[in-house]
Amino acid sequence: MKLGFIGCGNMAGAMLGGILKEELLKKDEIIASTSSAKSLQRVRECFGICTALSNREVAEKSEILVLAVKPQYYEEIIEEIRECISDSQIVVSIAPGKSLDWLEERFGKPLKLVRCMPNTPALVGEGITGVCRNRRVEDGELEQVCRILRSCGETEVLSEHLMDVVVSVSGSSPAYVFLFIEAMADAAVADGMPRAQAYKFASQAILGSARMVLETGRHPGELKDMVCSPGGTTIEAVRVLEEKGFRSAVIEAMKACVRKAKGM
Ligand SMILES: NC(=O)C1=CN([C@@H]2O[C@H](COP(=O)(O)OP(=O)(O)OC[C@H]3O[C@@H](n4cnc5c(N)ncnc54)[C@H](OP(=O)(O)O)[C@@H]3O)[C@@H](O)[C@H]2O)C=CC1
Ligand SMILES: O=C(O)[C@@H]1CCC=N1
Repeated sequence: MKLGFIGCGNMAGAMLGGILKEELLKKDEIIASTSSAKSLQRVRECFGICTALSNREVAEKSEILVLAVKPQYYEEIIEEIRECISDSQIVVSIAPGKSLDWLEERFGKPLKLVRCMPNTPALVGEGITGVCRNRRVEDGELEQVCRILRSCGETEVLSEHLMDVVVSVSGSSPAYVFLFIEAMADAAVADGMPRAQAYKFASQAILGSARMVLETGRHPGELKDMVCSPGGTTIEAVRVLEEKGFRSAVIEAMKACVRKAKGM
């Protein structure tokens, strides 16, 4: 097996969506385990990949092994699989707050470790993943992992001290954006627009605005100013957003997110 997942829920499923769509790996080169036969059946039906109820089997068979369980299960999963892992494999953590030192200590032996923070837009190939590695991972091996991650979207290799920030600005941030889409759609519905149409308008506005930032390279403030006609409608909305503390709410929320990640 080229790639294994221990745990196959929301995040592993999103990554699999990207990987299989890009046809980077064949279905029979990927294996996953979960906590029950029922959820494994769902994984087989959804993705057609190989499955095993035994985490040890997945750990033994995978060249690259992704630990895709909730952070609170990391300790017990590592304890369960540590004997079956060798230094010829690459173990990939996607959990917030679990440092490379913490992981090395739990495995208790020399191991190639990659720590990354993906996000669920991976499902549609529009994710972004922050990646760092321990000193045992060679450049070519990191590239192997990044090739897989790139099938889910963008990948940025960065220093480990920024990983908690990555949690806040990309791992968790789709949730804030979905909240924003819901809020905008609720307002449009309140003013008479059918709900499905409201989601379409709100989502496309966010997609288009994000592409403008990425593709023009212009400052977001400048792009905002281009929308705000003097004495117009947009500046009225911006005035109310500032009055209600929109910018500060986002900053405080993301600071809380980073604090939580640091404490995990
Ligand atoms: N969701 C997100 O947006 C993001 C999540 N992450 C990180 O990804 C990791 C997974 O999160 P997420 O996918 O959301 O979580 P989910 O709860 O959706 O999935 C967790 C998976 O782990 C399985 N599992 C639980 N216990 C065991 C066990 N003992 N052995 C094998 N499998 C087990 C579950 O099995 P079952 O299906 O049977 O319950 C499930 O398939 C977390 O560390 C999270 O912090 C990182 C970035 C973004
Ligand atoms: O909420 C969480 O803890 C995980 C990490 C980033 C996104 N979801």
